[in-house]
Amino acid sequence: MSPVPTPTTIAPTPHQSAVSIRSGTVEFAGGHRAVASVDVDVRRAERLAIVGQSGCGKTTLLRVIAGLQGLTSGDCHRSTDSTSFVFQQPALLPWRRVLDNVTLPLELHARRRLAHRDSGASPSPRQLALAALAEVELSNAIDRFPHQLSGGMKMRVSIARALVTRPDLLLLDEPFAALDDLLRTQLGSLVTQLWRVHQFTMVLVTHNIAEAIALSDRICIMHAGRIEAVFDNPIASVTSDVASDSESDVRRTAAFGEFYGVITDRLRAAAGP
Ligand SMILES: Nc1ncnc2c1ncn2[C@@H]1O[C@H](COP(=O)(O)OP(=O)(O)OP(=O)(O)O)[C@@H](O)[C@H]1O
Repeated sequence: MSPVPTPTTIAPTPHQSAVSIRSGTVEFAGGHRAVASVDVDVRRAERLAIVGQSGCGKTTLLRVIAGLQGLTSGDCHRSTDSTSFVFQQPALLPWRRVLDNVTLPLELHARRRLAHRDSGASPSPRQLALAALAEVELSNAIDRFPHQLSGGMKMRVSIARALVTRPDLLLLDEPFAALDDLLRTQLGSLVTQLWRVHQFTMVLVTHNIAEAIALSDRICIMHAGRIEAVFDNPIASVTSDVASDSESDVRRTAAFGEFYGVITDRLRAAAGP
């Protein structure tokens, strides 16, 4: 007799979405609805930015997308379980050198990797980590400990650690909020460069509208747990194709300013008088 099929956590998704949420609601103790009947699709290989006032539910929605937060009601389908997170705090292990911080997820996923890869020819965790660190331009710092790094370097390690497993889905929660403007722009350009190469699906939560415009294909505006509006980013093709040194020029263009106005007006309207 053949075995009875068991349900998996990964269901087929409509429209080839990486993540699809229908009527998604998250209610915390006391009845507070952090996410209220949300419908959203995150398309494969797109960059979706989520903006909105503090407390409107952005992080909770991101955690739902990641599979870290269950829904009280509604459905969430994810086409992959290969997900990495980048937080505002790089959260590096202080007793591990840079290289060993980046090999860590591979060590944790070793069993799964062994099950999926061909024997013999696959690169070692050290080789994968070295490649990831080269991509974030930290090849010369692999033997340092976290306390020997600047804030920007720590964030680069955090990005390398997130991407070393080659995730399908990269989730970023205010990743650069603690950094100065110049560093923030440089790291944003680095993420764009990595996205161009690896074509992961990306969801970015940020309070910074300019950053949302510079790093997204679509912008989702949240208010009080709801999605108020989703805008296609009219200058995504420009921002996704510029080197970091010319990004400040793009930010000064009329098209950038115009879209910035559209998003801020909509945020103001959502917040009310
Ligand atoms: N585990 C929890 N238990 C109870 N309430 C929570 C929990 N997590 C979040 N909340 C509440 O849900 C609401 C949405 O929180 P969330 O962190 O998603 O908002 P946010 O938009 O990301 O805010 P911020 O921009 O300040 O980070 C807030 O009112 C918050 O206090």
